Amino acid sequence: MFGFSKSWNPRGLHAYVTGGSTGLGLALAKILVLKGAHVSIVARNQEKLDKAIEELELLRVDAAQKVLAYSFSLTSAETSTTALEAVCAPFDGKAPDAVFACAGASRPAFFVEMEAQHLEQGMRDGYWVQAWTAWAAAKMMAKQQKKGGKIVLVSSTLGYMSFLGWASYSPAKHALRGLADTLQSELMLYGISVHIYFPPTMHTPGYEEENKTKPQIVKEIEDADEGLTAEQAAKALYRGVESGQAHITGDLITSLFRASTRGASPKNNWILDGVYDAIAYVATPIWRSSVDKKVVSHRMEHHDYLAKKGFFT
Ligand SMILES: NC(=O)C1=CN([C@@H]2O[C@H](COP(=O)(O)OP(=O)(O)OC[C@H]3O[C@@H](n4cnc5c(N)ncnc54)[C@H](OP(=O)(O)O)[C@@H]3O)[C@@H](O)[C@H]2O)C=CC1
Ligand SMILES: CCCCCCCCCCCCCCCC(=O)[C@@H](N)CO
Repeated sequence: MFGFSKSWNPRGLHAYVTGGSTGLGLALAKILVLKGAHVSIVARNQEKLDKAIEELELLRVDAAQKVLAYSFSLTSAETSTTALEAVCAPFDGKAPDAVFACAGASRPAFFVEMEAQHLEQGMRDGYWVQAWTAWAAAKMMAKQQKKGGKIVLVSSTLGYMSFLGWASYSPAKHALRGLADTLQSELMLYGISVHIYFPPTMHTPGYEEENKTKPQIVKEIEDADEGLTAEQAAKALYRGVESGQAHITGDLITSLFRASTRGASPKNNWILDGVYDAIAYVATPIWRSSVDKKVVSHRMEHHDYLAKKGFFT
């Protein structure tokens, strides 16, 4: 916790990874299996879970390691609690040592074209899908008086900043930061450490999916962000947890936004975070005005697009 304590080692521990069947969650589950942890993954689609287990089984380092998958949708308090209990059953009902809430989905679009249900789904698939797991896990760990538990949430660069197209998603990812900062403080009462990861673009199945509804202008703005593979992103997440960082970033752009929006969130490095903050002080206004110009010059094209789609009639 103070930076000089021994780094976290998951060997022999039980790690629960939500969204562990594809993308970031699967890449993280692979790292954890390779490190000798017992790993449980939860997602909805059984076929994808089966395929993930096949891949994870190949990486086991110990015959006694448990590598298990369960199908649940984690968008309600009830299902998230039931999922957690199912995951703990092979461990005599004992709470996991670490919970990684990676599950999530996004559906970028223009705000005025979104239906009410899209905005509600945004909070469900961005915020609640992780918040309920954190809630169920915190309760279980506190009740069992478990020491040294970890809860890790997954936000996004869009949990620190935002731009057009992300109205149903960015608020949910900002909300996760509020939850993580609250729990980072409150769960100290129970010796539980809380971490939150802010990945940039990751080239995952989820990214392929969101690009189906993503407006072209949003894609163009995101071109400035090269993105990470799921493996690179998972490694950064793992390293951040290993070294006890409250806010974890694994790329320069997000580190700049982290340092410049930190508020009272714990710093990672007193010197480097100050340097990032100073760079961001100059760089963010430049980026901001270039994006504003791009959006304003898109007005006519956007008007024609809406007209063609019958928006005004
Ligand atoms: N890819 C990107 O560019 C970025 C992604 N993120 C965030 O990172 C996390 C991982 O993203 P990524 O790896 O790209 O996503 P993927 O779509 O590749 O994987 C998402 C995982 O979550 C599961 N999942 C989704 N919804 C639910 C649900 N309701 N209940 C249970 N499981 C669910 C999926 O399985 P199934 O569908 O079968 O349930 C899958 O295992 C997400 O929280 C995402 O918002 C953050 C920044 C950038
Ligand atoms: C400081 C000045 C530098 C400015 C450069 C900024 C470049 C834009 C960064 C866009 C990042 C968007 C990530 C979206 C990730 C995400 O959450 C979605 N893919 C949903 O899954």
